[in-house]
Amino acid sequence: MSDFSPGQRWISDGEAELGLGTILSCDQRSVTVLFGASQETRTYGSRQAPLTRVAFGSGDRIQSAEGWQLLVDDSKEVDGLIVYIGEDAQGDLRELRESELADTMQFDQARDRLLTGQVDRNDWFDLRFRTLHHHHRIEQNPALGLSGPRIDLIPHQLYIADEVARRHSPRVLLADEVGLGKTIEAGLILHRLLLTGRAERALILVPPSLTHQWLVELLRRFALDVTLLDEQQSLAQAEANPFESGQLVLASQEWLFANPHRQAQAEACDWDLLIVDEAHHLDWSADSVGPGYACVERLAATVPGVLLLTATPEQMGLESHFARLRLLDPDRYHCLERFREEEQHYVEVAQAIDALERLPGGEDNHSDTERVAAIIEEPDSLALLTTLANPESSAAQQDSARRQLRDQLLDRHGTGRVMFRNSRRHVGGFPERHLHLAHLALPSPYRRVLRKLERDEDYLDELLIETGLDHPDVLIYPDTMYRALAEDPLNAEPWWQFDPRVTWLLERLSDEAEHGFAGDKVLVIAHGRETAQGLAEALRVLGGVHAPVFHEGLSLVERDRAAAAFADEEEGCQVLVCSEIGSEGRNFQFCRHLVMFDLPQHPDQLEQRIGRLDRIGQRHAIEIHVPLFEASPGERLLRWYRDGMDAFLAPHGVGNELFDAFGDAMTEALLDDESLEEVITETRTLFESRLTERDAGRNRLLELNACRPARAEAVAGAILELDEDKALPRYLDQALDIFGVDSQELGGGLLYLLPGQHMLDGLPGLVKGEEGFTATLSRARALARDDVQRLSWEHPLLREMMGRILDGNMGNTALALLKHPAIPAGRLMAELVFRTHCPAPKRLHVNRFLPPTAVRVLLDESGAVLTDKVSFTGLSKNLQKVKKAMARDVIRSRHDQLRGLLSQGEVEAERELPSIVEDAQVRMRSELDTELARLEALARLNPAVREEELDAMRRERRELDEAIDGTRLRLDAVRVIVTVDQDSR
Ligand SMILES: Nc1ncnc2c1ncn2[C@@H]1O[C@H](COP(=O)(O)OP(=O)(O)OP(=O)(O)O)[C@@H](O)[C@H]1O
Repeated sequence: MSDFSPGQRWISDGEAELGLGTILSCDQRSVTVLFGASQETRTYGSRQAPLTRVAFGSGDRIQSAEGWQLLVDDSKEVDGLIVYIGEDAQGDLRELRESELADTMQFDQARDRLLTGQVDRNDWFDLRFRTLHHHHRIEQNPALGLSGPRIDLIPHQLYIADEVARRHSPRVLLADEVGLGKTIEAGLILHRLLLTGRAERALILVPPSLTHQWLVELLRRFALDVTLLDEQQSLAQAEANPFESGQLVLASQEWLFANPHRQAQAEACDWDLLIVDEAHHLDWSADSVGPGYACVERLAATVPGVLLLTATPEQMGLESHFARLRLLDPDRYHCLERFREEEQHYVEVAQAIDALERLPGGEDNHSDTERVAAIIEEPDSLALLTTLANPESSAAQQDSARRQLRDQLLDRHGTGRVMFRNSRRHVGGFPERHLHLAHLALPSPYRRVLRKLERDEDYLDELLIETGLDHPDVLIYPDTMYRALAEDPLNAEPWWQFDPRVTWLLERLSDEAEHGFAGDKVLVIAHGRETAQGLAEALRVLGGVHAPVFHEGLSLVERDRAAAAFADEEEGCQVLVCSEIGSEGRNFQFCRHLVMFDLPQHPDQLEQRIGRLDRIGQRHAIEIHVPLFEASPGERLLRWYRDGMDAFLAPHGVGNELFDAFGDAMTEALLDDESLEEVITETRTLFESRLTERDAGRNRLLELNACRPARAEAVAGAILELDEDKALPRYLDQALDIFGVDSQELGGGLLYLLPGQHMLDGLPGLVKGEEGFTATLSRARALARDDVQRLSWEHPLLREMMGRILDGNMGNTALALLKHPAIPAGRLMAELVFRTHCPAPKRLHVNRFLPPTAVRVLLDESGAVLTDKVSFTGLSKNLQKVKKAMARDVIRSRHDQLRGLLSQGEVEAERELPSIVEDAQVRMRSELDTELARLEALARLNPAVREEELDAMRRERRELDEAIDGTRLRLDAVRVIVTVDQDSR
């Protein structure tokens, strides 16, 4: 390399990111180069300087340091420097000396990199092509966003996630019964929206006792890294808006709802999705609006997507339930009376759907046909009914008509679009529940007060004043009453010293007991915090049993520690004692014994308690134990629950109505058996009639709508296809190798991934010098082991590697050798890979119709097109790598030839573009037009379809149309192939 001259432009082979360098000085021994863009100077030995001369040719567009551009036509050499000749943007003929080229000229593009001699490894090129191919495939897969999470494939969850996440700005109430997986559904929806670019920022508001559990679920199951925000974290942000500190922010409702300043900060952010767990706490009535409701109402007014989660939507009353639906869709839910009125018709709709199953059903199908015809109006539905009712139609025609009609009826009537509620009854496969009662004698300190209450009507008022307690707390929770009367000298002893429920529990806990828990885990729930604390103390003092306590007085960390101590399978505690806050949201399905140390006051709360154990993942029957004092208010309350509404058997969803109708009467009857019997009888009557009505009408409709098995099955099928994708392990191997991640087989389908010595920085979960992680490709294995990550196309490591390849220039140039008996040595081929670019806002998720698509063109040096004759794989496996220095020499010597092939390749690739664009348009139109037609038909009958939803879809279709139309092809990567003799090495 003796031909350096000051002013010449070269780039560094090893540090191309330094940009275009200028030779400052050179002599026999060294050469000094200034890289102006990065303000770096380097001196190299002139004999082996790792530099490549930059020389442009005809057709290249270059930029001057003054900012003007030149389209190169020709060049000449003057005093050792190249002078480019060509036209500027105005069409004027100009000259540009190489020393006057802009330092900032980029050499990222394949063409520039190749022509400036920057060649990557051959296997990088290979990986780049494969990445494009797989990315193209996966982006169009209907399971995108649902296949990565570490979950069991449960149909009702997949259906909901698929149905909701495909909507423009979904606003729904996820109201499955307790423990059926609302958190999982919300996580799936969020995950899919994030992966498809439809959401980038989400705010998740949950009760304080559930923050950690959400954090862990989102990380463990969805690999989503969430920022947990509290006051301390917020203060640490000083002046900055703390809600801007992460893309996904999780916060406690209690904290936010009590803090107007933080609410204003949260409202000031741009969120795409708001998730509110245990949303029944957002209470509203005509006279008073709870602070939680008010806060969420303000947020929901500007955040486009809203998911409200509750298992007991009516726990705070029908008014509150209606108000929450209104949060989701104020236009649809503006009148409570109308809402009530609509519900009356659900029975007929449900009956019509059932009638479909019987049709055509022989000669006597008239009434069933009438039943359906009475509901439907639209011509498309009527035509389907005619096909279905016609005994002459083929079985296939009937099946298809039945399915479509069913979907139309479900879509067009009822609350289905806003509310999803699955129940155990139709999901099936849930454990039985067994109720065990322990009848205990009232201890004298309680009996004294209760008997006096029964004798003396006025005493209750006195007692309420004396204790400051509420009615009926004072009656149902005798230990609370006892503590409130602490002034009484007879009440000096701690309550747990004499309360027989404590002794009973201790006996059951000891292994010897006849009906003991035999070492099994036991969750104990008591209504009040002080009861829970006292009970834990009693277990320790009287029985030497260490039971962590979980109550509202503890910090979040302390609560999580208590729950974790209980959950630990090997070394964990046998018992956890919770106050009522432990009865919501928590996952305790690893335990099958529930002790209700006392009873809650609302049937929905009772269901929430049982729901801690009766959840997905529970493998045993649920044993519910209730210690009762004979002839006490607590025992009467139990009878109301058990005999009035079968509350211990299974969730029934009418608890709130019964509470509204008879809650007061039941409270009044807590001291009187006779009136209690009446209340129970009346409750039972209403219970049964409501159940029949609901099962026939609203519940039936909700159930039918909450999961459409055919859709769920299709989604599960698409997920399984990705799970079993044979290409994934092959791709993974290659990518890990190239990114420098070591992988060790651990046996049993497990891999240990760890940073290699030369690992590229910034890969998620892997830091040089630190430990790696265990992973598996198998869903089942990942589900069985919490400490094992599941590798899928959606895993952050895979996505990062693929993203880096696609967004950067890694592997976009290569040179390889080919030995082929039929081709003489020294021949050149160019393998060009073009990629479609379709600039569009991320929210359009244009990739589902037109993901970056590769167009491969293979040319030999004479310009003959070999693309169809020689496949990528066929060629690739016969190629050999070559030293970089040699590759650069080849490129330098074949510059002009390569330029010609690059230009010809462009023309060849352009021929493919129209059909790619057309295919994408057809796919987009067929999907969106069908969806739009469905929505328009729906909107005519079901006001739950918002006009803005329709407008948004029309706009989306238009924008997609334009975006796809504007698709261009760009050269993404190029590999030069040189043939060599058979015997050359
Ligand atoms: N598809 C699934 N695969 C594996 N585990 C699941 C799945 N769905 C739910 N679970 C587990 O079942 C339990 C209940 O799920 P989740 O917490 O989502 O229910 P929920 O409906 O939100 O309950 P709650 O009404 O009590 O708030 C959790 O431990 C969850 O991790």
